Amino acid sequence: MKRRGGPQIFKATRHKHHRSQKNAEPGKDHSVAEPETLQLLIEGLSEQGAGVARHKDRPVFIAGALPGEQVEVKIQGRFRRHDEAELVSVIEASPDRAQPSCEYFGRCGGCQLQHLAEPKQAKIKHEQLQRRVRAAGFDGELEVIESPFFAYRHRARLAYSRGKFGFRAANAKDVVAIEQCPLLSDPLNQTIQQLKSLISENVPDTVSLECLLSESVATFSPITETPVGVLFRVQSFGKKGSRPDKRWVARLSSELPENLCLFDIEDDAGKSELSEYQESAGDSALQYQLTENLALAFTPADFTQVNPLVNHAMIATVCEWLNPEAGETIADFFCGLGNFSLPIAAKGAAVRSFDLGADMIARAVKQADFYELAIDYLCCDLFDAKQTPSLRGISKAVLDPPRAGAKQLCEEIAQSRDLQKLVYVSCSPASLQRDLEILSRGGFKIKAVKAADMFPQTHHQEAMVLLSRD
Ligand SMILES: C[S@@+](CC[C@H](N)C(=O)[O-])C[C@H]1O[C@@H](n2cnc3c(N)ncnc32)[C@H](O)[C@@H]1O
Repeated sequence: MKRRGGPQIFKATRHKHHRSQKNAEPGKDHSVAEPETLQLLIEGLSEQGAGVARHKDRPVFIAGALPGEQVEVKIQGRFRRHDEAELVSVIEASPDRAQPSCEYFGRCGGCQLQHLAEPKQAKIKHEQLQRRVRAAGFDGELEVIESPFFAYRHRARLAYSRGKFGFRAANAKDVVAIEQCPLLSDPLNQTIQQLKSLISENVPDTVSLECLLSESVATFSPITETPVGVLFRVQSFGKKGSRPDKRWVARLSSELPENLCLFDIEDDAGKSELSEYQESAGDSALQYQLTENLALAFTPADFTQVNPLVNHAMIATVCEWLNPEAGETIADFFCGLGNFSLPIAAKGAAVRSFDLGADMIARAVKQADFYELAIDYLCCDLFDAKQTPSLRGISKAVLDPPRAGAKQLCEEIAQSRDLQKLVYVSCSPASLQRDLEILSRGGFKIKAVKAADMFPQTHHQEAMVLLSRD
């Protein structure tokens, strides 16, 4: 993977200003008619990776600005509790400002932190996590699971729109055409090169596609060729009558290079255009090695942990912290394909696992049967109080919810008598703090916290927290 080296420069990458989706009030125009130009001092970095300054006692978020910098900005959006501004220039740069390695940085929606020196990125994220867990009552030191800063991802979600193939821009509407991405493994970058010309030659530029790519993870096994799986979804954005045209679907599927495994071409309701082809691709063409003896069979549509190296350390941590033993029952909430369930069950405990994804649960059941492991998988909505499973007889649990967290489930766990030990795996510091506060009201104490550097160069965070009642 080529990276541009050279000395650091102190020039800001121009980040396009993107209006906050989260705090937007429906029907309200938050834009500023005549944007004011200001000079501001950046005081911190938000959990979304924007510089934070204060103006007239209101926080101002500025993408591309770094703590300690004096910057010129234009206020572009006014929200109830904050303003958002576009970075015009950096007047005095931070010594931590770095040359972004990727030419698409600032336009592509994937990375937010390439302009910040790598050790400092990790340090700031750890401090943000430390503040969250301290607010929830933990005053110990964080441990860290480290990751390489590049080439760490085994899967990617690309898009094709108006003839461009690449990643969604930060505004999520446009597509930024790319040649390669420094966060992806080499086989995924080679696949992008192969698909780029194939798609542009065969798919009309009036069609919008989502393209999911996944590479097998063969860390502990001697697989020499790592297959890459591809799944296309036609996106109609609510337009009627935009079913894929059989002619380009046939061309795309027949001309796909042999080293790639085509899982499907679907319409945006998930209906297959290639049912016979999907069968021949098979459910187990992709394998994600979890430990030396266990692997998941998966498809590009499944949730898998994007950074295998960090995931392997997380699995080891879950097993070490929960210390599963024969005779006990351990729950795996938000289990996906059984990333934690399989290694826990392999240690001898009975496992009860829960997830909303019916397809993933079906594949997880097959995999547990293949290894003859005692795992009960159940498909349920853990955000719905009526579907919360009984916690009776469960002494330990791991929960790994999506960004929204697990408020409903944590309220149930806080009231349960049997559950004594928990590992909470989180990808959102804000919902983690809220849920830890609920659990601490239920008598749980935080015993250890690990920051898992799962997503370098981006604002995303992953954390692991061990809680117990003793
Ligand atoms: C962060 S992933 C973790 C998956 C798994 N633990 C792993 O390590 O691969 C979150 C999982 O939560 C599941 N999920 C999302 N919303 C859910 C809900 N309301 N109820 C149950 N599961 C849900 C998703 O299907 C996904 O598998």
